Amino acid sequence: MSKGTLFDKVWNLHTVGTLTSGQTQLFIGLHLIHEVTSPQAFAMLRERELKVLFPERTVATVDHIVPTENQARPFADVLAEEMIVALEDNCKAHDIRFYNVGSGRQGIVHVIAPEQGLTQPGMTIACGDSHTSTHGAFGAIAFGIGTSQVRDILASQTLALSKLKVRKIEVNGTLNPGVYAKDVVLHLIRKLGVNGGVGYAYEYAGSTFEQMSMEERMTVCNMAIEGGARCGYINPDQVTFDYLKGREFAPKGEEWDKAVEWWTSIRSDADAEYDDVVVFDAADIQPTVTWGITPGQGIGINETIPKPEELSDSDRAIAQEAYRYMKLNPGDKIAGTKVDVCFVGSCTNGRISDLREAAKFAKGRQVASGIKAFIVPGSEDVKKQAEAEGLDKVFLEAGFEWRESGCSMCLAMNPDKLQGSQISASSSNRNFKGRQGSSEGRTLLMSPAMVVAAAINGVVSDVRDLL
Ligand SMILES: CC(C)[C@H](C(=O)O)[C@@H](O)C(=O)O
Ligand code: SF4
Repeated sequence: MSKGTLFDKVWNLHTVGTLTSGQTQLFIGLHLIHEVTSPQAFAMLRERELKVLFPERTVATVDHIVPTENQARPFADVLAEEMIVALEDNCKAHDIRFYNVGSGRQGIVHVIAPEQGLTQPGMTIACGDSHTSTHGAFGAIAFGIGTSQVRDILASQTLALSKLKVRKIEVNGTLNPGVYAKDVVLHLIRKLGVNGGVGYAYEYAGSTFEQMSMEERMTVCNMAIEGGARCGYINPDQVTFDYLKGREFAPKGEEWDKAVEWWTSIRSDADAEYDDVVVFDAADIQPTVTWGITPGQGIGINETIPKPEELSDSDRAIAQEAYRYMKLNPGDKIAGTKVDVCFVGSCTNGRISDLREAAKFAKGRQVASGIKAFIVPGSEDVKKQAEAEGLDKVFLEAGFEWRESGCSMCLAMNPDKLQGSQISASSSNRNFKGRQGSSEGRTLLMSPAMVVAAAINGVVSDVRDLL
C-alpha cells in the first residue's frame, strides 16, 4: 500500500484513468439514490437507450417527500405520489434494491446505508445529495453529486472529478458535559467559514473524534459540506469495526478478517503530508446555536449576536442580511430567543443515539405551551429501536409528537413546514432562508439536546441547566 492520507490511497485505488479534461475518472463502489435527484437521470438513460451497468452497486430509498404523519398510499400530495411511483418503476425496471416505505428499512438515505452495513471503509460512495459526506465517518470517500452525475454513475459506475487537497482538522480533548458532535461541527464551520473547505477533503483527526461513537462521527461528517468541503472523513478504527460487525451487508467470517486488515491499511499514515493542518481544543467548544442564515453564523449559547463592527468585511454583508431576515438584533443574547417549533430529526441528528439523548432531557418534563415540538426518527429501523426502548412514550408524555421516518422539516418537501415567520429550533443542518417550508421561516440550528431544552422552556436555552 502506498503511503499517504486515506483520501489519496482510496482515490488512487479507484482511479480508472485521466480524462482529456484533466479530471480523474473514479470508480464508485456504492451509489445511493433517492426520489428527488434520480428521475431525470433515469430519463436520460432511457433517451440514450442505456442500461444501469452494475445494478447491484445501487441502492434506493425514499425520504424527502414522504409524509411523516399519514403514509397511506396514494400520498395526499399528488407530486409526492408521482415521485415515489417513478422511483418504484425505475428500480423495478433496472433491478435495483429499493427500501420502500413500510419495508422496515426505509429512511433518510444517509441513515439507512450505514445502518445496513452498506457504507464501509475505503469505499467510494456517491449520491445525488449534498450530505453524502456523512458516509466519510467510516473512512469512505463520499461525494454529493448532481443529476447528470447520477446518470453517469448509473451508466458507467464512474464519476469525473478533480482531485482535492486534504486539510487535517485536529480536535483534541474531551468535550464538556452538554457539548455534542453537533456543537463541534458548528464550531468548526464558524471558525473556518462556510467556504473555508472549498477545494478540500476534510480529514477529522485527534482524540475528540477518536472518542466519538460512529453516530457522532456521522453528525460531524454530515456537515463537512456546510463548511464548503467536497467530502469529510475519519480514519477507520476499532469503533468503526465494532459498529459494522454483524450488519447485513458487512463482510462475514474469513472475509471479515480480510476486510479489517484492508480497512486498517488505508488509514492515513502517521507521516502523511497534508495541504493544510488546523488544530482546535475540545475544551473551547460550547453548546452552539446559529443565529443567522448560514451554518457558519453560530455562537456559543452564552454569547451575543455579533455586531457589524466585530465582523470581517466579508462576514458583515451576510450578517446585515441575516439581522433583517431573522428579525434579530446585533448585541442581543441568543439565549432567551422565543421559538415556535422544535424539530429533532434529519440525517444530521435523527439517529437512535440522538433520540436517546433527546429523551434524557424530555423525561419527566413538559413542552412549553404554544410550542409545536416533534421528533422524527431518521429511519424505520431507528423508529422501531426507539419504540422498543420506550422513547416514544417519553416524548409523547412530555408533549412531543412522534412521527414516521423521513427528512420532514429539515427541508419541508413534504407536509412538515414552518408557517409565516415562525422560528424553529432544529437539529438539522441548514438554516438557509426559506429552508423549512415558509419563505419567511427562520431556523436556529443546534444539537438535539438543545432543541429539547428550547421546547421545554419555550426559548433558546442552555441545555447544561437541565443536566
Ligand atoms: C433534495 C436534495 C437534492 C438536497 C441536497 O442535495 O442536499 C437535500 O437533501 C438538502 O438537504 O438540501
Ligand atoms: S434530512 Fe435534510 S439534509 Fe438530510 S438528506 Fe434529507 S433534506 Fe437533505
